[in-house]
Amino acid sequence: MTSSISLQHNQTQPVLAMHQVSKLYGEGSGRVAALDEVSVAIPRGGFTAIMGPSGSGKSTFMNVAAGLDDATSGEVVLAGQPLSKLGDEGRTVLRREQVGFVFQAFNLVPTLSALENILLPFDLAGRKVTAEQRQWIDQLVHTLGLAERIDHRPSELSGGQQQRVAIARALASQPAIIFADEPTGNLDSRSSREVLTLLRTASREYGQTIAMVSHDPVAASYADRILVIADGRIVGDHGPLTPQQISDLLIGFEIGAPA
Ligand SMILES: Nc1ncnc2c1ncn2[C@@H]1O[C@H](COP(=O)(O)OP(=O)(O)OP(=O)(O)O)[C@@H](O)[C@H]1O
Repeated sequence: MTSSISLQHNQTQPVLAMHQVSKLYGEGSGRVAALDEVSVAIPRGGFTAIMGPSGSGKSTFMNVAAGLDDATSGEVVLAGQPLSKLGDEGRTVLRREQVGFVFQAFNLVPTLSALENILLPFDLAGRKVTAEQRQWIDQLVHTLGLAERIDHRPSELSGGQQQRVAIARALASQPAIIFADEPTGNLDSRSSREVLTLLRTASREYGQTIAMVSHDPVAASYADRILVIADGRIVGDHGPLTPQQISDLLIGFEIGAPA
């Protein structure tokens, strides 16, 4: 894939910076630190996999990083904005404008066509699609192999096609970061490979920043950075690894097996 359209974001500061972020649930002896003083920076354009055993804090990490949930202490700076300084509405606007999401369950609107689903974020934000954006979306649709399915509803598409629509929707507005939560969890191995290749291409060729939560060493091997979370802490920060290397790395944390 090649793109004549470059992503327009501040090139120097990290897309996501977390400074000693903790998230506590419960009270007294039932208190759980789902995140425990996490500090990490995610630079522009990287494809980061976040791995860890069940209950280690991966979902909490994503929810707090995306401003869906409040940190108990510490600061999250997303696309240059400290989240603690924003109210609910400010965060909603920030997410709408700067964040894309891809979920395991695709989360497409069943009554809308593939194209309408891709354009939905623009409709929800009350934004008109510019000629340049339309060109970018057409390119995405073509590259993702969706051109002939663009008027189909999700129920008329395979799982892999639905996830490609969800990825096109996330990429369409060229957000500062895409959070992908087990994006291949519902896909067979061939569709998984296609989806992971698309995410890697989006990062390498479009400079799209992606943070992906996954249990799967094969999925994580497509990333160029692997963060390992255990008990709410980042216990590993690695460059690209093979699936075997990732499995070996995770044995001590009892992951790498199906969730
Ligand atoms: N709303 C909540 N109230 C209380 N405890 C919570 C809440 N959400 C998460 N936790 C606890 O925080 C810890 C981290 O949970 P989290 O869902 O982030 O883990 P995870 O790594 O995403 O797990 P999984 O892989 O099973 O989805 C767990 O001990 C969990 O029980």
